[in-house]
Amino acid sequence: MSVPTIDLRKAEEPSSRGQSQEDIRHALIDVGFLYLSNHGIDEAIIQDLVNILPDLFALPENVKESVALVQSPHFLGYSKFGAEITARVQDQREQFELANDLPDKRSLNPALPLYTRLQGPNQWLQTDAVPRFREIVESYITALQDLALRFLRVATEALDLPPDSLVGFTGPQDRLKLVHYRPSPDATFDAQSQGVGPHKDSSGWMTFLLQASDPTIKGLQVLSKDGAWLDVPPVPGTLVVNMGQAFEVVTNGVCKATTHRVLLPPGDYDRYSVPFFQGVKPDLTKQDLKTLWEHFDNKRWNTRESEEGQRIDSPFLRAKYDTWGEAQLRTKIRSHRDVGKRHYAQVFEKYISDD
Ligand SMILES: O=C(O)CCC(=O)C(=O)O
Ligand SMILES: [Fe+2]
Repeated sequence: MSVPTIDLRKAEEPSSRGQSQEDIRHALIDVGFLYLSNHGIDEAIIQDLVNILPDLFALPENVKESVALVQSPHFLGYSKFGAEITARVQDQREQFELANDLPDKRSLNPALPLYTRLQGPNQWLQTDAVPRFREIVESYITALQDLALRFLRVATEALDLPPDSLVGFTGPQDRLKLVHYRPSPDATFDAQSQGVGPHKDSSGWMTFLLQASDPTIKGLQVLSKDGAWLDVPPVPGTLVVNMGQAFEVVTNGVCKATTHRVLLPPGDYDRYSVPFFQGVKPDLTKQDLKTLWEHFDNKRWNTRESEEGQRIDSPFLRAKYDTWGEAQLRTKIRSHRDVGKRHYAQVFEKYISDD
């Protein structure tokens, strides 16, 4: 099985929409990943972002650490090389997490649910070493917000729903990561190093990934429904789209969140990538989704998933939490325990020990 390519322009055009919808449905239900071509994002917006990544990550460690993630109750900031662990193995990457800037409403109004505190402003680097950094990131986020909504409409329609059925559940904060990978020096072809371990994206509806390195630099892989790992190499002019856990929830398990990983072949090279996670309304409850679940139950579409994929934690589905926001806060605290301890001491133990 290969990863399909969806031409967004064709998918939006009345004359070609029917065939595109079939292809999108196949991509979402049977594969989990697709390449999106003809997405219409201004080439300069993408190129500006791609061009600054090597300079950004080459900044001295103390400059990057000046915006460390641990300082932010909103989980926005820099995580140094090797700070993350996925599936019990250390990831060989460093990253900046950013979002569309929002005020920290929870600090002004403590009556709001605690998970509201996930939303807030970015930490911006106080250096001119990467010219126009903020402007470039903000332009890219704005372009991706627009694209994500366009694609969500097309995908919703491909699943036989009115195109705007899910739009009201999006926002208000979409997240962007700037990621830098380097294989560990002792990697071999038999033991490649883990860029990021097998996971399902927890932060949003759909993820739009820009593989921001030369097409010869591979690494991204998707877990097929039969349990085989397939390469998803960079294809110039496309973004890779996959589904996050909210999409699995809203479709009642018909469109499984995509299990994926990055494995780094040995060598002396850098890999850069930029995933954008389309935000989910934090007060979304399972109750809000009941009518949609009936729609999907009646469809009898394929809901197969490999065993390895089924083993990945999906707390919102497992009925534990009423709101998406609370499930999201738990996930964030569990993956960044230093942030959890510093900013969420009142719930830290509860979320860490509730498997
Ligand atoms: O770097 C990539 O290609 C994928 C990154 C990813 O899956 C993630 O950060 O969630
Ligand atoms: Fe991911």
